[in-house]
Amino acid sequence: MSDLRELFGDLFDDVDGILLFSPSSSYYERFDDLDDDDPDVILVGPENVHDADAYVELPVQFEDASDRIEFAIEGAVDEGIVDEGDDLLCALGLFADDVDSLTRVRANPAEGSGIYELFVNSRAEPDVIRAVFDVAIELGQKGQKGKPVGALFVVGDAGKVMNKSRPLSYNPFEKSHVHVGDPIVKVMLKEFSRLDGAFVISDAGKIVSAYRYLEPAAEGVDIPKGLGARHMAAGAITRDTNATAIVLSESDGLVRAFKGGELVLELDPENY
Ligand SMILES: Nc1ncnc2c1ncn2[C@@H]1O[C@H](COP(=O)(O)OP(=O)(O)OP(=O)(O)O)[C@@H](O)[C@H]1O
Ligand SMILES: [Mn+2]
Repeated sequence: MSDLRELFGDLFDDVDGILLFSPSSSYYERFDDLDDDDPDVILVGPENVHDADAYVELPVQFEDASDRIEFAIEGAVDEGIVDEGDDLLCALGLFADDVDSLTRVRANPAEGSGIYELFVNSRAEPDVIRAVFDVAIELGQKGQKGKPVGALFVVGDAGKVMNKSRPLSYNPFEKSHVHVGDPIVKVMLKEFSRLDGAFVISDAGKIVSAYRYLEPAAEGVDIPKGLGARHMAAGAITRDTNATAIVLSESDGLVRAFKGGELVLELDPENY
């Protein structure tokens, strides 16, 4: 019988780093004895439970393994833990809770989506960002009764966002306690997105208002040319406050996210 190490050994050749995704303690301890000239071990997970020196936070349990890996690599490059072009061995649990799979990936941040930046450095909770993102993508895929629809969601730092905006119409969420994670919310947000203005959502995911006209100071906001007032307002409000803005464009159908006055993510809902 062939030696499996020989058959699969090239997976390990010249690896620069090992990403361990949420390993159990016993699995993690196996790596204690690596030498200095062995590749670095980088822990990836919701918390640094093993006090690893090299650690990347995974704020959402991405179902899709490739999403999980891309997120971690983007984070590792962002944090300066791995370099562009490094060959990485990723060990993760695909079917079991503990590690059951290995995959070799080259760190290629040029293809990075900006998703790490969006989740980890946002004020709002990652699950809240994720829920809003899902609504924007679904709205982009289906539109409103088949017609393309635009929408603007401002997430986090809601008090300040409310101070820098004014109502265009009655607020259907006044005195309500609707959370972005609630099952009914997708239907409600889609319905209300037919009308003008922005949705304002708190750090914890409470929908504070619909129909807000944003009035941030726009100077110093550098958004790509060709985008109109909705995107300008989205960019500007994230420079004036600590909010994250997620925008679905009615004209080109793309979903974009802004933070700190800058475009951090752009994706096509059809590819999602
Ligand atoms: N300051 C603002 N606050 C809230 N909503 C706004 C603001 N400015 C524009 N909008 C909303 O954006 C809609 C589209 O405006 P506009 O076409 O200028 O934006 P855009 O960036 O080109 O977006 P789209 O790509 O969806 O067309 C407006 O009808 C309005 O509902
Ligand atoms: Mn437009």
